[in-house]
Amino acid sequence: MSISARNISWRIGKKLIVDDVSLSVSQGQTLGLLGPNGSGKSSLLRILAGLRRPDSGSVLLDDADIARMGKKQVARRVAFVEQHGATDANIRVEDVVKLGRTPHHSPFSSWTVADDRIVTEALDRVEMADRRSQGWQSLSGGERQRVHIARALAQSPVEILLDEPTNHLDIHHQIQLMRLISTLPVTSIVALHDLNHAAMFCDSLIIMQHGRIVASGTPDEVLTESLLMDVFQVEARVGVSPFHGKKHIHFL
Ligand SMILES: Nc1ncnc2c1ncn2[C@@H]1O[C@H](COP(=O)(O)OP(=O)(O)OP(=O)(O)O)[C@@H](O)[C@H]1O
Repeated sequence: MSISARNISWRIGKKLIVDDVSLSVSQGQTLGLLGPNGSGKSSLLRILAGLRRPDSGSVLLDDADIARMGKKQVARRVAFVEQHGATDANIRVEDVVKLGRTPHHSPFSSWTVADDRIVTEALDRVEMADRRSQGWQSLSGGERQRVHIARALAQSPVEILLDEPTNHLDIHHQIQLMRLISTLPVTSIVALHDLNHAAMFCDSLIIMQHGRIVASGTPDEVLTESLLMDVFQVEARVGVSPFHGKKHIHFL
């Protein structure tokens, strides 16, 4: 397995935020993390990224426990695009993306042609190459989000974790990004609210509720009318799209 979690629990005070979560994702697969607001998706992603220590359980990258790895060692293979990622002011787009190369450099190594190529490729992938010299402050919300994703791609990660990455994006860039995530040869875990995007672009899904996993499997197995009512309290009809052959949810 590329990344796995074994019996992760994390609490704040007496409140259990992540409750005995186990998961595993194979190399190159895309796992969608779904669940109502406050169900623990972001908290779990921060633990999987090594930014937060769980109270119990472990996160493994291949067979190595993330708790025993150095920050830089983790950053060389795990990229994390947070929901409200911050970036310093007065910096150009390409400088933001260049920051993604930091874990691959030592204080004595110099910037290479290969680094340049990786940065340009990352900007290309999110359709921001023509904005590389623009100031960060002048970007729109969706453009900033795409630049943060380019920075994560420039990290050349083995695993990429994304917390609601399509927030702020127009529909063209939502679809383009989800397609990119699902086709990259990188293991992806993505927290999402759009159930139809989850059905179209994820290989497998985990549904969280009150910090626990209440369903997991392929989108076909998981996205049922009864689950949508039980977990999200919405009435829906679930069919198969005649256009792309994946499940499609109609909300009533
Ligand atoms: N540092 C914290 N202090 C107190 N409560 C916290 C903290 N971090 C998370 N929580 C609580 O833990 C629960 C899970 O939050 P989390 O952000 O993980 O949910 P989520 O599933 O990502 O939600 P959303 O879909 O709204 O982004 C929420 O009730 C939240 O208020």
